[in-house]
Amino acid sequence: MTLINTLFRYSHFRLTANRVSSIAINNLKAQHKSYSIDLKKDQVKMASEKLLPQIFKFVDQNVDSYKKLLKEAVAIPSVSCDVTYRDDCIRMVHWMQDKLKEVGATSELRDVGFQTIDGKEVKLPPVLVGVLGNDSKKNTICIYGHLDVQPALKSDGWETEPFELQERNGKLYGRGSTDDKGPVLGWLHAINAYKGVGEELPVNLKFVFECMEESGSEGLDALLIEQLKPEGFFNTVDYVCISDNYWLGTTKPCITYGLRGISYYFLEVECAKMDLHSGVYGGTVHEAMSDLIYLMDQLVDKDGKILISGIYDSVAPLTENEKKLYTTIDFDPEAYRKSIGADKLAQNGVKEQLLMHRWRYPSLSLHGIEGAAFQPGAKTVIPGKVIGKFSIRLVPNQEPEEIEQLVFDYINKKWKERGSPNKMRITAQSGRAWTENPDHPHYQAAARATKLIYQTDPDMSREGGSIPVTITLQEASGKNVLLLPMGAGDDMAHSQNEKINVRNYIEGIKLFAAYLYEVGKLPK
Ligand SMILES: NCC(=O)N[C@@H](Cc1c[nH]cn1)C(=O)O
Ligand SMILES: [Zn+2]
Ligand SMILES: [Zn+2]
Repeated sequence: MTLINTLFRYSHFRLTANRVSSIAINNLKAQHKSYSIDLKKDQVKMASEKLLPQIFKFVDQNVDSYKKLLKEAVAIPSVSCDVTYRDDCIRMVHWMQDKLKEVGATSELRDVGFQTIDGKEVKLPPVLVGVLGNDSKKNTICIYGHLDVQPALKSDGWETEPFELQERNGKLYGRGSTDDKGPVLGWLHAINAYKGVGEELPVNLKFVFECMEESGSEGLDALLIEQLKPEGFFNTVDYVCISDNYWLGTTKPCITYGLRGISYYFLEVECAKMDLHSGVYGGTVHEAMSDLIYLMDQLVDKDGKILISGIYDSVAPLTENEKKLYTTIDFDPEAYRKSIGADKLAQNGVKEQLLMHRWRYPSLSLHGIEGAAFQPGAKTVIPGKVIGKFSIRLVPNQEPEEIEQLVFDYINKKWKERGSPNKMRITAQSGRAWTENPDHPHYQAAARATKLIYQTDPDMSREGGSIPVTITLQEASGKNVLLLPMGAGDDMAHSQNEKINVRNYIEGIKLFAAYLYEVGKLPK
């Protein structure tokens, strides 16, 4: 058996040409003109109390153009996990570069090398890095976002075409609407709104937009580690902000200070060099699918307890202080249960336990089987080779290398017990969990901005999902990293009928503008 431990680290990249940028987003030009006509060069800075209301008004006046731009972005099927969409991923990055240019940012495309798929080298989409403003008196925020999406087919159960943004009942449906094209465009619109009211940005911005996040951010770690060094592109960064997660529920805003990591496994079993007619060959071969189902059934019990020996050993112990945090979080298990259409939740539906099992304990999910006859109809083959896919969400103190070894050892042991003559192989890709200090002034600034928009204090939340690059940004920059979600907890990212509420999109743009303003006020 071959064990390939493919951690998210790739080192091939080179610099590409600098692209100089200009004016604002095309479809907002008309509004810009009407604002800029009245502006004088020596105009005094708009009083701060007046600035944000002006910006909010500008945002409300431009809702249609924000929807239009999101429709354009969603129409590019930038699915990163399927190489047949690789050109669309590259097109998506170029599209975004044009948009950055239109808001006045300078940007570059960075080559991050190749990805190996089935022994073949496939070019990775370039990473887009950009800069807007270079005033040494202002704080600099690094904004990260991703332009790739999960796969989606209408036949998966979507009500409308996934790559055609559709508005229904105040919701914008489409793949990537909330994860992560809506939030990424939100930053552009917030910047544009400052320009629209003729006001300077209160901060400098550095951007990093990638198109491989949903596939482990291949190539990005090496680039960021290099560029966060003293002589690197991101050397001036004071704060890092990412909008790529969701509120916990549907009404209360959140600011997020933790993510689980992920360890993703491909478990392959091969019994024949091709698929076989089950009537002709059934009873004469040791079937790969039976072996795979056997192995996959050894991983987790019906209550979600992971059966891999030693997997819980390194999980950070729960302190009394942490325990108390879960009691004050606004989370309604019954509404959550109903929103996903489940008959009964795990953890007996107890709020605190549910939150802990989403945020601070590992979970193991079985995702699917490649090579299985999953299409409708009574196909009667014995698949020759099947690849089972499962992942473990990692939590603080669980190191990917340690977890991968435990999984490999456990699968090997179970394979031996099975005594199958077939070929088995397991490979993994992993990224660590991340947590941040939510008492930092950066979080307080984001909380003030949130309260201004939503008239309520946000919950400080953690998130069960993973954004592999977050910990790299934190460790390589040494700066405070904050997650500022735009979408609601029922947006169904990765699922059928992904959406973003018009309200979240529009108020989110205002939130981003207010956040830039608040961080602009933090001492340099
Ligand atoms: N919005 C973040 C997100 O959805 N991240 C993915 C990352 C991923 C996918 N495959 C491997 N990593 C997630 O599933 O959490
Ligand atoms: Zn995302
Ligand atoms: Zn995602």
